[in-house]
Amino acid sequence: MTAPDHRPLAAGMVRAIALACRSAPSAMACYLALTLLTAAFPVAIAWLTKLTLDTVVTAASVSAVAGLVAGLAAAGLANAAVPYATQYLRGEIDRKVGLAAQDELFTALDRTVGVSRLEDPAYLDRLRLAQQSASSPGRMVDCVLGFVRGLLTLAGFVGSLLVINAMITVIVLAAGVPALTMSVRLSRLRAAMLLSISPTERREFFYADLLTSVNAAREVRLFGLGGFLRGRMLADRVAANDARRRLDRREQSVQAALATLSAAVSGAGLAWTVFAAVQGQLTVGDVSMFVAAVMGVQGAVDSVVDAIAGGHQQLMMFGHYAAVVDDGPDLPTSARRRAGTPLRHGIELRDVWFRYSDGHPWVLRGVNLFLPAGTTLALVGHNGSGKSTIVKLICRFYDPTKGAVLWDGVDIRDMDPADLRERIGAVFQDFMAYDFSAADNVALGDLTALGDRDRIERAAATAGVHETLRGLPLGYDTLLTRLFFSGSGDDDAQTGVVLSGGQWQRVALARAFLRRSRDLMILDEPSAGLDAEAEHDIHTRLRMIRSGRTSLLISHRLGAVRDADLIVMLDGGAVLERGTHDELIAAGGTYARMFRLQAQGYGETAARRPEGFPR
Ligand SMILES: Nc1ncnc2c1ncn2[C@@H]1O[C@H](COP(=O)(O)OP(=O)(O)OP(=O)(O)O)[C@@H](O)[C@H]1O
Repeated sequence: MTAPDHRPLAAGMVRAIALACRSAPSAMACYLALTLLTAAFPVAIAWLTKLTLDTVVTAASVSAVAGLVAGLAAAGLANAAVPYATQYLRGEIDRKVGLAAQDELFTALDRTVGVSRLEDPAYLDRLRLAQQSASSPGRMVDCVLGFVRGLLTLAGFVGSLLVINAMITVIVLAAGVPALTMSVRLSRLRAAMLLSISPTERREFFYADLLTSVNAAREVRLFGLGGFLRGRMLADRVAANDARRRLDRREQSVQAALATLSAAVSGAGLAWTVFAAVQGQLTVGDVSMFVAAVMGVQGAVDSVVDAIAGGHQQLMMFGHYAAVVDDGPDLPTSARRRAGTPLRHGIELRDVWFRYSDGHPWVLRGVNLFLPAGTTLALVGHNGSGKSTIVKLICRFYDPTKGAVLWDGVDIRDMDPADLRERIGAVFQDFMAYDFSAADNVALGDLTALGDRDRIERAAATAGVHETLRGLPLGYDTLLTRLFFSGSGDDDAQTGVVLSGGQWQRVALARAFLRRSRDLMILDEPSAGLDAEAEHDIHTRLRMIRSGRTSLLISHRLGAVRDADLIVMLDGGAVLERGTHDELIAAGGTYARMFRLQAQGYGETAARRPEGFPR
């Protein structure tokens, strides 16, 4: 059997303490000084008590007794006051370390190039634990200093006990060893248990989220899903509780056994000391010293055990934090990174094969496409045929499994991702509705526009939403959310407003229009939520914006893509047809059939029962 490798734990501890020292140096120095002071208090008080009793019994001078009593009072006062200062310092360290750790964690997360990590359940578990353990360094400081304090107090009392009787010293110390080993083992089990119930807790949060989300509320109410979701949420809570309960039971029985052992040891030791005092081998002061030392040693052993066990648990948690912070790049970075250049030639997908992970089916199968600069390419095809996936590859949210995406002939893996994205404007199919003001919702498309009301309003006007936003209770400063409800009443403009789906869609378009001068404009279903008139209006605007620019347009409304320079029909992740609208219609293939179907309207086909529709 090989000995466990404690090096990662030791390195983790050094790193956590270093983080604490870096972020709160003066609080750490004061905390350390007070810790050393408090370690001496119990021993000093025990000795002063012993000496006072012995002086009283031997009827020595009143001034000697008064001096000792004054010393006892001073030590007692200091002992009472120090914990409050320590508590304040502890809070200060926690606040500063928490801030630094959160900054480090989210900076690391921001370095992630792609999005696939956020789709990996194991990574999400780790991330949640990492967020929870951002306060670990502060707790680790507590554990290390608790350990040091315990050891110092222990050394003081062991020295004192040795003066009285060596055998008793050994017995009292031996009682601490099982406590130490059991506590370390239990802390390992607790860390493993927390990791194992993580998916269950994540599901529980998911159900709780559904039950409280306004987006889900409509379906939850209409379909009567409340009881069903609550049942699943509670079942997950029960499963997590069971795991916690099993460990609590184990911990409590071990702790009870250890407490019994300690009580037996101190009882036997006390009986022996009193007997020795009666026989005149020890003084009354020795007995009081013994009682204080037994309690002090047990207290110190407890504090060392707690520090080791707690430190161990914090280290395991800190391990998740360190793993996220130290994660290497999620997508390969090229050593010969090229600076992005304005698009001159075009964007090419060269024999691109893609699947979301090894366990997933192929989503793209050998796609070859070329989007010449200054033209519009439209992607059409059935649901799930891979249109949005192509967009994600061009933005480098994922890398192709095989093949390459080229920007003017340069593999985008050789470009700086931030540089690449700087050159792209986009409206995604599942665009964001930010709980910010109307102005900020638009400005997020290009942070240089924050505070530039002219640019924001021009982008909103281009998207046809300017009048709507200007007419809000506080105009562009109105919050487009009720999340930050101030509690001052429903009529209060501060409570924010809720836009309709189509209005949100136009705000998302305005956000993209802020980037209209970028090299590539991606429009993935830009009019999905709009009524027929608004859709026509938006596509007219888009046509004007796209004119002479490079754009990639995805739409199920084939009428909206007919003027694209090239239309590509995808089917099952492969290119089925390509050409201009007229060429595809003339070819009489799938595009032509779908176009005719849409042009005829659904009225004429209503009599025909769709495939798979129950009779
Ligand atoms: N993050 C993901 N992880 C795993 N599979 C995914 C992911 N995103 C999409 N897919 C799968 O990839 C396939 C292609 O999806 P994609 O969104 O590219 O299709 P689409 O043509 O844009 O569809 P739609 O017209 O419905 O928007 C689908 O089968 C989908 O289930």
